[in-house]
Parts: sequence; structure tokens; C-alpha cells
Amino acid sequence: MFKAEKISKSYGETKVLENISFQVDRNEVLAITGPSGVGKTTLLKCIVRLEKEDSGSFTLDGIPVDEKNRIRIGLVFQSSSLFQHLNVLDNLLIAPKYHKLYSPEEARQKAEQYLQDFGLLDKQKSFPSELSGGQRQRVAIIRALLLQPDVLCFDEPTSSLDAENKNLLMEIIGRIKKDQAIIVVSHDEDFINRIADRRIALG
Ligand SMILES: Nc1ncnc2c1ncn2[C@@H]1O[C@H](COP(=O)(O)OP(=O)(O)OP(=O)(O)O)[C@@H](O)[C@H]1O
Repeated sequence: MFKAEKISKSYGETKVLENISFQVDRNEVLAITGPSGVGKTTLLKCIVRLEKEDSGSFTLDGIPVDEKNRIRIGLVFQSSSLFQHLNVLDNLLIAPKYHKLYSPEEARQKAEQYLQDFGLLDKQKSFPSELSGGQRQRVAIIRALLLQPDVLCFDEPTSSLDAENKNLLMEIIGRIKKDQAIIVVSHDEDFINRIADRRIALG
């Protein structure tokens, strides 16, 4: 279980997050909502340690989240975060290689299995610029899944998706949530209503 307790964060004089608490378990989708500028992205950045909260704590199965276990929390950025100069397969293999999670052969097999599951096996040699927005997003999801996270966060995942790809994303989240706790930051009420088990509203 992932737990946030009394998280507060300011930028200079501006208080962005004040005493935010929530928890999310495996097989659960938690939506974080709220008006623009209320601190949703800031909270996500604190969760994945791109920002440091001023006070409060994050724990994973009771253990404080730090640099060592931070890899158990994944973030699916917007599609633009793929490396443009690497093809799909190389984009997928770079992080597992860096973290030495699998042997090279095992990493390739797992990547190919996900590519097949997500209907992208024929795109493994394509570059990000040659993919649709929905395909790029699926690559970003696979890239996060290969690191075997316990918690997977999505930042505005439907912002560049058409209805068909949105349905596909919901199907994928439904499939992966059995093994992962999912946190979704989104403005998309329709998406949240259909996918979230619970929600917290900031602001
Ligand atoms: N690095 C930073 N330095 C100073 N202020 C920041 C920084 N990052 C964000 N802020 C401010 O913190 C507040 C919250 O920003 P944040 O991006 O978390 O909001 P949000 O809820 O995700 O908004 P949106 O829905 O528009 O993406 C805003 O007032 C923003 O200007």
C-alpha cells in the first residue's frame, strides 16, 4: 500500500500543498482532481521524488520512500518524454539496462511480450515521430511497466487521446491494476468517472 501523510509544499511564499493525505492499494485506481494551478502536478512530482515536500511522509508498504525504493514508483509522462533519437525497442530497454533489472535477453523478451500485448510488436523499430499519439503513450506505459513498479502514476493521460485510444487506455489500466496501485492526475471527468475507484479533490 502507498500512503501519503500530511504532505505540505510551498514554492517561496506560495503554499501549494497543505496537509494532503491519501492512500492507494494494489488493484485500485485513485484519481487526483482539482482546478488548474492547485498543485496536482506538484504532488505527483513529490510522489516520484522529482520535488521534495517540505513536510509529511510517503510510505510504500510501511517503508519510507527514498532514493533506494523510489524505483518502485513509476510515472507515465506525456508521450513527448520518449527519446526521439531511439527506436521503440531501444526506448524500452534503456531504463532496465541502466537499473540492471534483467539480463539483456530477458529484458528484450519482456519488452517484446508487452509490445505484443499492447498491439505494437510491428512498431518496435519505429521512431517516436513515426507513431500516433496513442501509440507513443502505449510505449510510455510499457516503459514504465518494465520497471515493475508497485505504484504507477499517470499525468493527464487522456489529454492527447481520441475516443478510441482513451477506451484502449482504460482497458490497459483495468488490466494492469491487478498488480499495481494506480494514481491518475486528470481533468477529464468522463475518464475519471469511468476508471477511478476513489478520488481526492485538491483545492
Ligand atoms: N518550480 C516552481 N516554482 C515556483 N512555483 C511553481 C513551480 N511549479 C509550480 N509552481 C506553482 O505551483 C502551483 C501549482 O502548480 P501545479 O503545476 O502543481 O498545478 P496543477 O494543479 O498541476 O495545474 P494544471 O492543472 O494547470 O496542470 C502554481 O501556482 C504554479 O505556478
